[in-house]
Amino acid sequence: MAMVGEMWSHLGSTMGTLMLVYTVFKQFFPHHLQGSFEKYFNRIVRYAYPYVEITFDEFTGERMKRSEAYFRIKSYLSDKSTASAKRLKADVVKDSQSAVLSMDYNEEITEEFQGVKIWWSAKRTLSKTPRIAIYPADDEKKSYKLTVHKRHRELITQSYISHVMKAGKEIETRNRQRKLYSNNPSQDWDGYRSNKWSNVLFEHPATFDTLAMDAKLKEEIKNDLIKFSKGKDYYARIGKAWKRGYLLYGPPGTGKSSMIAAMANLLNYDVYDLELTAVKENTELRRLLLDTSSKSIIVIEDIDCSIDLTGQREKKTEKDGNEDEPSDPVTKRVKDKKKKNSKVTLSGLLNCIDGLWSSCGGERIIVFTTNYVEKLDPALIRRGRMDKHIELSYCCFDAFKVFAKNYLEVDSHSLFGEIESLLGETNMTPADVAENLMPKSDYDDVETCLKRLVEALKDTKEEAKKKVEDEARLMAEKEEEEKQRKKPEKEEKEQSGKDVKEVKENGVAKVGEEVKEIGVTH
Ligand SMILES: Nc1ncnc2c1ncn2[C@@H]1O[C@H](COP(=O)(O)OP(=O)(O)OP(=O)(O)O)[C@@H](O)[C@H]1O
Ligand SMILES: [Mg+2]
Repeated sequence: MAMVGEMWSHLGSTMGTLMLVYTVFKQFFPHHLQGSFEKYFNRIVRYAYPYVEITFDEFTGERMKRSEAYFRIKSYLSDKSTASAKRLKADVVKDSQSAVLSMDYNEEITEEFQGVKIWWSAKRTLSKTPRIAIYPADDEKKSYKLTVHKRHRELITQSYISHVMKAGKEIETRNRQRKLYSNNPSQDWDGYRSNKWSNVLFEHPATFDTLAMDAKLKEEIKNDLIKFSKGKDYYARIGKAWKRGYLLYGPPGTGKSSMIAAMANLLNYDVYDLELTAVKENTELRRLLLDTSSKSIIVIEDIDCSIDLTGQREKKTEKDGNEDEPSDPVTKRVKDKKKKNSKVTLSGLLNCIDGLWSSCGGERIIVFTTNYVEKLDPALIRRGRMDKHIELSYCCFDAFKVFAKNYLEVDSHSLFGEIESLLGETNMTPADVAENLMPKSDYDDVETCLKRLVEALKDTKEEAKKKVEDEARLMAEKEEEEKQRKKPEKEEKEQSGKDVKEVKENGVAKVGEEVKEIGVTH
């Protein structure tokens, strides 16, 4: 603070003198010359003012994008200001335990870098128009200002700023609170501000260790993700945007959402859960995607029912009678209404995805999930857009072993053999296997849980067998019905065929007879 005082007293005396000169002399100039006087006076001020000021705004590029530099400085200064500033803001609560502090607006702190004094101040310009709102106004601006004596300009621009950026990034990583974002409806957006997304702390406990699936496939996915996260230089070298697309498909309850959480936990990324039905049009989608940060996973769940993405294909199935259309009229109405509200098109989504990768920083993963991969338009899932297609299917023995280890803490048991062969013969989702293995009371031991699973597997097997038999019976009945329906028709046809033949044959005979008769008469 002593240094700040020193600077301000020095500045104060210089500027005070200059302002006095300005006020006194300006009145001696005729009105039409006052403009020129002001211009030259400003030049003198600039010459006399011995400091350089550099401002870092929160938003860049017509306020479309948040400035990374601003947030790095924020982290850097939060570390410094915790020790020296008198007024602090508590921004985020880390692990719900401790507050992350940063310097308050209009507060200044000072530091020394290689023997040079540097002053930092945080500034917020409030909206000029009075308003009552939850979100800050669009014309509110936040910035950090660095002030240093101009003889140190080179040191600052060449070394100090990169030092701040590097240290800020390290602090950011250390204090990073992973978040789960969901998009707000556009009527709640406020200009280009940050309220396009709401967020909560991301605390999903799923990891690749808890994910039950084929061990080889799991290892492959993990390696792929780690390679991607370390691939900055690689992607730059091959001239590709630093992004990767995953398509997760499979029946409900096979672990698609759990895998997304495991991905985020493995890479320490944020998750943006994009609800497409709440996005009205393509431009909105673009703005939403531009407002995501790097080190993030953008998720579009159930892409097949999010929006009319399938275009031609869906129209075709509708004509043919779409089997997946909900039969319940209420559900159908809600689904139709959501689709009608959204004008996001398949090509809009594709352009956004492709544009996103090139127009903003990298390190983004996009994940689509679906229960019906065959319903998706090939353009949406072609390689390059969705780089990896992962099928999550019914529980296999590998997956069961993960559950047994995690839920019951066993690696082997006499029932494992039976379970393995039953799993090979039945389709049970991992969600159902997990549910059966979970102890239901304090008295449930390993044996009880495994036996319950065996029983459930047998039941499922039996149900499946019965279903196949019922279907076969139904089919046979239908065929028989069809046969019966066609039988009279056939008989009728056969009969009428016979009659025609007879008529033809009789007709010829009669004519012959007639001829004969005529012949006889003659
Ligand atoms: N492969 C798995 N590994 C571990 N747990 C699983 C797995 N699959 C399902 N589960 C369990 O079942 C629950 C439902 O799984 P999840 O939500 O991941 O399925 P999903 O494939 O996303 O289903 P949906 O298609 O309905 O969205 C999870 O809470 C998890 O506990
Ligand atoms: Mg899911």
